[in-house]
Amino acid sequence: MTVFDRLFADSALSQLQEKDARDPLAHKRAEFILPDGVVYLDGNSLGALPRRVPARLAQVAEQEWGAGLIRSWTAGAGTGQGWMNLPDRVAAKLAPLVGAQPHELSVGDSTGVNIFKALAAALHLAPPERRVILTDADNFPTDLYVAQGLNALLDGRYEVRRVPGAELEGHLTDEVAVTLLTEVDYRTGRRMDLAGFTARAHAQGILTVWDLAHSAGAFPVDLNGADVDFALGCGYKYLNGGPGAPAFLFVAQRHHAAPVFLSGWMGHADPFEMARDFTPAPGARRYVVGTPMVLSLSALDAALDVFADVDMAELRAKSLSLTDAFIELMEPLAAQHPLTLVTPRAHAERGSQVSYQHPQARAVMDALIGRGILGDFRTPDILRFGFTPLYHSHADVWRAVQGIRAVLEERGA
Ligand SMILES: Cc1ncc(COP(=O)(O)O)c(C=O)c1O
Ligand SMILES: Nc1c(O)cccc1C(=O)C[C@H](N)C(=O)O
Repeated sequence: MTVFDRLFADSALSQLQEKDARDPLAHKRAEFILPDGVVYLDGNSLGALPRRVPARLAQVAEQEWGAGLIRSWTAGAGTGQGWMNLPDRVAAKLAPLVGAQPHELSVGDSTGVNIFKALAAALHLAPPERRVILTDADNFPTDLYVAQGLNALLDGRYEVRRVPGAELEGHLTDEVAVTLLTEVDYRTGRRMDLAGFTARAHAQGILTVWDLAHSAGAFPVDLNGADVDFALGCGYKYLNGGPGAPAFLFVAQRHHAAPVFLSGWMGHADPFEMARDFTPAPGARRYVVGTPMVLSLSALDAALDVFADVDMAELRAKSLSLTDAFIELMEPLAAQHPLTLVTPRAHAERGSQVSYQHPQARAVMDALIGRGILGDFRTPDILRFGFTPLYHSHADVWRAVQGIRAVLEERGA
């Protein structure tokens, strides 16, 4: 680095530190346990550990499980605080983050399983003459696989039509039964216009299923404001619920009468009646299939408390400030190295990640991880950096870019 470069870098750092000094969310960093010497840019794959989670897990294991044993299923039931109600309690905490009413959310199972539940219900509600499930050719694999598997179960009645993102609008025709789309692309970080697209789909009589894996907890989501039909998302990314955390499913109230195709006893109105026929519980609770995953639901429940005092508009503003700063600091590197920004610069089209194409992306990311800059490589050539406004500072952005610069220069990449 030349003397001029050094002076420039120092002034860039002090400007970023000034932003940190004015950051209304700066105090949230102390609510997470993060290792020293690491810049963690992978909260879009696995959120960091909230400080309050280990104590909650210990309490659930030692007291509720160890001492309470089977009694813990019903202990506190009268006040809605038993294990049985845990999915509903988590739903209530999640509801304001995604613009849902608590009884429109069901929490449990993986994201993929919830895609199945939502897509099956949506296809049932769609007019039978419509035979297309419209999806993005670059959608996350599990979304595509579940659509293919469900269609096979339905004897191939549908065409799973995969089209490039830019062409989706042109495919909103009266052939389409349901759209299955991810709001923020996991590779590029491109954010779709969820409300506008939903309105245009509805205008053509099409039902919408949205995957919010890279949206929930990353910025404010307003499912009811956008009149969405069904949605689902991960608990372990920006919601910080821990590895394999339960996912969530949103079913708009107007669709609650639809049949449930993955119906289990925990979605029954009275599970211990042990009835022979399925009578659904009120609201989206009917989509809970089996025994609540108490340990992982408890971790997610505690993790969601981190959001209790967070203004989601402030969270979004900080996310954009972090990603703007990153893109700006990366500009000189992109001019000298074969880095191509694939994340949109327009705020409305950006999630909370920034991605670049690089011909040696896998090796570059391995080297970055070796230096404690933890991002992701995604096939075929993507370097992906996720920003989490709850625990990142603008100084972290600066440290990350210094690490990227060092790796690219060392490797001549
Ligand atoms: C868009 C999207 N959908 C779904 C998933 C994952 O689904 P599951 O939780 O079932 O593994 C991911 C990431 O793993 C994802 O990025
Ligand atoms: N779900 C994951 C897992 O079980 C292991 C490793 C990574 C993940 C991920 O979440 C990947 C992620 N959805 C992505 O956007 O690439």
